[in-house]
Parts: sequence; C-alpha cells; structure tokens
Amino acid sequence: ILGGREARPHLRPHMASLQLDGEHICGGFLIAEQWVLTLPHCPQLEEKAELNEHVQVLPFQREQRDVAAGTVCEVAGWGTVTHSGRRPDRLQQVERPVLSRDECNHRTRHDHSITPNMMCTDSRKRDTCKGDSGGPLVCNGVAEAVVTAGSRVCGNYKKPGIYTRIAPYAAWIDRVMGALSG
Ligand SMILES: NCc1cccc(Nc2n[nH]c3ncnc(Nc4cccc(O)c4)c23)c1
Repeated sequence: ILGGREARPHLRPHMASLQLDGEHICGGFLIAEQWVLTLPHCPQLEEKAELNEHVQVLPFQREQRDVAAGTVCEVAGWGTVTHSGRRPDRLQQVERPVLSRDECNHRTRHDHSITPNMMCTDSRKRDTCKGDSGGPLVCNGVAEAVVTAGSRVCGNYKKPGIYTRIAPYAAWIDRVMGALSG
C-alpha cells in the first residue's frame, strides 16, 4: 500500500496473508470458515482457519450492480509501502474513491481494457502495490472486488488501481465451496 497508514490491530479479522516459506506473497480474505478468496496465482491454504474474535469472515457483494463512482472504499494489505519495494511488518490500509469504468477506460488511462467484471479506484499518490494483490476492496463493509496488479504501476494517477469485481463470480464461488465442503 503506498501513501496509507498502519491498520488498527484486529479491525480487519478477515484479512489473510498468503505466504510461501514464510514470505508474504499475496493478500486474501476469509469468505467462509474454510475458504479464503484471493487470486489464482497466489498460494493456496493447507488447512482450515479457526474462527475467533481476531479471525472472522467478510461478506462479499452478490448484487450485480456497479459501486457508484466517487464512493470511498478502503483497501488493506502487506504490500510494498515505497517505490523501492519496502515491505511493512504490519498491515497497512488506505481509502480510495471509486473511478467510473468510463473514466478508467479513457485512452490516457487503461485504454478500454477494463471489462464489466472489473472496477477501478483513483491511484493518485495513495494506491495498492506489489503484494497487495488478492486483498479485498471494501465499500460500506462489503467486499466488492479483489486487488489485481493490472499494469503493475503504483501511485501514478494515469494508471488507476484495477480490481476484479466479485459479484459476477458469486455463483461460481458458492458452487466451489458447496462442492468441496467435504
Ligand atoms: N496499483 C496497482 C497494483 C496492484 C497490485 C500490485 C501492483 N504492482 C505489482 N504487482 N507485481 C509486481 N511486481 C513488480 N513490481 C510491481 N510494481 C512496482 C514495483 C516497484 C515500484 C513501482 O512503482 C511498482 C508489481 C500494482
């Protein structure tokens, strides 16, 4: 997270740090007792999470409606906090306003590459960065989307932050969780 600040301890009990050999690789978040939602390229879980006051599930959006442009959402992660790639010890958070898909698709920004299954937030100074991928964009307490790297650029207003919206995949998520809830 660039331009953010340390998250208050225990206010985001849904956040997951997906690690490989003890190194943070991606964010993710609990959507059910034994399921973390993240991106396909991130390391998968070896065993169930144990829910408690510090480990909780975060509801995700199921309605197929875009978040209104201008809505201020929040994103948290253990991603790099400087352009030189410094990694934080503690979870960082930042608030970002949603950018309309039309604005984001402008040819000087992501040039019509943002599909209806994606959404954007303003990236001037405050933005997601390497290692924040997989974490949730939370608007009004609901996970609306998952951080993706897109053009990998961080903190440049010409390249707004890009996210994969969750609602289009709600049915698929339910099928996978239901089918494999052995
Ligand atoms: N803001 C969008 C976003 C979300 C999630 C991840 C990302 N970036 C990255 N994802 N993976 C990466 N591998 C190498 N470098 C990367 N970005 C980078 C690194 C140093 C300086 C800088 O300005 C940008 C990224 C970018």
